[in-house]
Amino acid sequence: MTFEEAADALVAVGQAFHARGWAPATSGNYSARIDDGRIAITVSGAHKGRMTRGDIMLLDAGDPRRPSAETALHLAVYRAFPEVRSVLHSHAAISVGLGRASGDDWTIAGHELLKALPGIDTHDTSVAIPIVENSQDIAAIERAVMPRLGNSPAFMIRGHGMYGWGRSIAEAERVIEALEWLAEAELAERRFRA
Ligand SMILES: CSC[C@@H](O)[C@@H](O)C(=O)COP(=O)(O)O
Ligand SMILES: [Zn+2]
Repeated sequence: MTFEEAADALVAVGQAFHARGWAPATSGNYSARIDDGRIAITVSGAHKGRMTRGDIMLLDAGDPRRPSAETALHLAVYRAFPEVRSVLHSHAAISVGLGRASGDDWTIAGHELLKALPGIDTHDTSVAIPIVENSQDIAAIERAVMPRLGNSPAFMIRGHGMYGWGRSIAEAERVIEALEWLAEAELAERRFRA
């Protein structure tokens, strides 16, 4: 993937996420590892529904612009998982609500849509998505979450949002889309049971 291909795909992610209410008010950030190993990432503060290629920058390229304030979390995921080529961060109301109402993990079990997550081929399983406390100290979030990841393709920051990743931008998008749908399904189930 070239920088231009990555930038165009991340712009498309922003349009899709914003249209679905997963990137309100400039929130969220998106990155991809391009073929030469460098990281393309959204600049800080961009409106994710109205981005152009110019809102994506390369780290380590002497670019004077400010990359996402949460760049360190993207880099930590790339360091931990060499096969990962994209990290995406959403701010969706339902998963944020679910995270605030949950404990240390969001355990998802028995859903067919779990098969959208890498390496899962049956509904008859469960996946624990770690939830860590929010902080304006991004290094503190990194220290709290990285030892807890295991095989999870995502984590949640309480009262903040979700991070998901994959071996391509499409796979990372599928992880976020599946988890956001699963959060909606859990909310619907809780309402029916109430
Ligand atoms: C606009 S509130 C959300 C931000 O504080 C932050 O959490 C976020 O997701 C976007 O930060 P950014 O620096 O634009 O990548
Ligand atoms: Zn955020």
